[in-house]
Amino acid sequence: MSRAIIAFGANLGDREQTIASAARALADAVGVRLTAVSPVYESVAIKVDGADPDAPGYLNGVLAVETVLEPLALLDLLLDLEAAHGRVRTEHWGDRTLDLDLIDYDGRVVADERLVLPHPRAHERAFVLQPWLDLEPAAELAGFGPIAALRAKAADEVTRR
Ligand SMILES: Nc1ncnc2c1ncn2[C@@H]1O[C@H](COP(=O)(O)OP(=O)(O)OP(=O)(O)O)[C@@H](O)[C@H]1O
Ligand SMILES: Nc1nc2c(c(=O)[nH]1)N=C(CO)CN2
Repeated sequence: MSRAIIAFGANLGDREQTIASAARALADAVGVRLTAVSPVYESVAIKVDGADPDAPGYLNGVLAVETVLEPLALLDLLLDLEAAHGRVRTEHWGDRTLDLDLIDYDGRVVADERLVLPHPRAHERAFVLQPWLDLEPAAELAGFGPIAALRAKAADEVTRR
């Protein structure tokens, strides 16, 4: 059994309902046990050019799971759940009904063309690090060190709901 951290983000549609539905679907998936759900944070949308206060705001948080799925199978499940919740890919870092990112999988380092672990931008995102810190204060991000130190350096702002 492995343990994984999955980040969720939503800034279109009924964000709470989408997140609740995705968490339920993940909990119901074969080979996955949902072990923890973080507090949810409001955050300003980060676009390619920086924070965009005019874009719809995000709800962000993380889910902890235990799973027998290998990382690529877990990624496929997350992509299926995004699609099932109306995710449409257009603009890079564009607005979305649901984003599910695999942040950490047993501290593994992976550089597959479909999957990079740990998630390549997790180390600088307060909207990922803060909710993860709430669940696992002593966690480390493979290759980057304690998430508490990373959180302290992250520049984006998050507000607990
Ligand atoms: N750790 C990971 N978690 C999720 N997707 C990943 C990961 N590593 C690589 N990918 C790949 O990234 C692709 C594009 O992801 P996506 O469109 O969700 O990016 P994004 O959410 O817009 O940006 P970001 O990756 O910065 O959060 C996915 O199809 C997947 O194959
Ligand atoms: N606040 C916020 N901004 C983002 C987010 C996100 O989850 N929250 N996700 C992005 C691409 O995954 C790009 N920008």
